[in-house]
Amino acid sequence: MTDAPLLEVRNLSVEYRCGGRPVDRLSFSLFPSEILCLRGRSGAGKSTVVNAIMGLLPALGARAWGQIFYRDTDLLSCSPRELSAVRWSEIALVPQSSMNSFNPVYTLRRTLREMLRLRDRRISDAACRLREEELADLVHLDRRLLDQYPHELSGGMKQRAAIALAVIYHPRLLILDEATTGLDIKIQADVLGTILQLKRREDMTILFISHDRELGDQFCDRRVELP
Ligand SMILES: Nc1ncnc2c1ncn2[C@@H]1O[C@H](COP(=O)(O)OP(=O)(O)OP(=O)(O)O)[C@@H](O)[C@H]1O
Repeated sequence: MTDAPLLEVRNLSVEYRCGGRPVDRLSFSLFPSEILCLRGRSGAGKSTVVNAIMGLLPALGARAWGQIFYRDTDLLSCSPRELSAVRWSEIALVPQSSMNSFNPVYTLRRTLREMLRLRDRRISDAACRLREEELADLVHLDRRLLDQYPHELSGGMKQRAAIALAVIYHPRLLILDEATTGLDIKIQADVLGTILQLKRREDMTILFISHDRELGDQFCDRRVELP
């Protein structure tokens, strides 16, 4: 591969306030258009690495050393303003538990619309509607489900909705943290198929976090193992 990495983690170590150091001098690179699996047993530090990339460690009371380059920006040393320019616009996350992505008293459409208005306060209702429906189509979610509440959606539908929310601003890098864990095999395969189509269509790079070796091998181009 001749391209420069899109994401490069160099000697990353993370320590929580209570003293645990789940990540110790981790290095890996992720190249444009690649699907890289970050694999490890439960508690190996996978979500900690995700939180470091997303700039969420300070809020969790954790400290990090090393560097995480997204293109030329070191995410560990950039300002909150620089970080917010990258987070969600360039790097987006489908979190481990998709339930956390949604306000339980909002319909899916309202959640998407608030995100659209956060980016552009003057966006028209018609333009919002168009983008909401486009997002539903992108993740193969029936458009009628846009007007449902999270508790009315099945696990697979919720995962699709969480993916729609993550790609709302056309990120270059999508992080999927155990995004299909807990779904039955058939639904898992459907959701992974949708992710692959979406990746091609939007030309995204994927960091796929999983504890499942077989799934990682099937779905990803390369694998990095956490000790
Ligand atoms: N907010 C926190 N405060 C203190 N320790 C934490 C915190 N979050 C995680 N840890 C600890 O860091 C270690 C790694 O946790 P992490 O969630 O990153 O692992 P993981 O590989 O994602 O696990 P899983 O697959 O079970 O989600 C664990 O020992 C965990 O207890």
